Amino acid sequence: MYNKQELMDLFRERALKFGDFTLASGKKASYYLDGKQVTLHARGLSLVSHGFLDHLDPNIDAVGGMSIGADPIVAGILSAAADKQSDLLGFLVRKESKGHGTNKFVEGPVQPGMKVAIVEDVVTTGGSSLLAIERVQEFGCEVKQVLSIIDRMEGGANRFRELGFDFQSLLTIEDFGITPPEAS
Ligand SMILES: O=P(O)(O)OC[C@H]1O[C@H](OP(=O)(O)OP(=O)(O)O)[C@H](O)[C@@H]1O
Ligand SMILES: O=C(O)c1cc(=O)[nH]c(=O)[nH]1
Repeated sequence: MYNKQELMDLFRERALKFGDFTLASGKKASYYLDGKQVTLHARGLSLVSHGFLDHLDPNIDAVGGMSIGADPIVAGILSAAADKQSDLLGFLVRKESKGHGTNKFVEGPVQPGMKVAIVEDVVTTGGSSLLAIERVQEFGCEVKQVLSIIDRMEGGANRFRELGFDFQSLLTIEDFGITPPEAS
């Protein structure tokens, strides 16, 4: 079951690093959350998966997100959903096309017309999830929700909400006593 304090403790112990970092958006930061230290940890993935399932709209047919951050999360949610007799589906969105085989950006049993939720480990500007959303919409799915483990509170949440997506995060950077910069 989901336990916010336990998830926070795991992030603080394993994933939160201080230093000079360049982020996916090109922004500079004095801290970094290495989400995979938690999503590739048995208890961490279980907490995240149950937390996301608690927030998942019951009308959602499939969950997916941008590789590779979303990959373990999608698998964890499906495994937790199976324990509840759910027939939820998953998908992965490639950052780059493979250039061979089916050449698809969206992998998995999801079908055009399905209602989907995008999952993320960390949202900063939201750019990575927005690219995943664009690719899933081009494929023909209806994106209803965006769920993230942590919101760094640097603009992503506002972008999702302005575009009409229901955005929720399990944690924000304020849970770690860090004050976000002015969201751009
Ligand atoms: O909200 P944004 O400004 O887009 O930043 C957050 C993104 O950055 C990280 O991915 P990264 O690009 O490091 O790739 P990875 O998951 O493949 O490691 C993270 O997993 C998010 O996808
Ligand atoms: O913005 C990012 O690229 C980013 C920030 C962060 O704290 N963790 C992460 O995986 N990506």
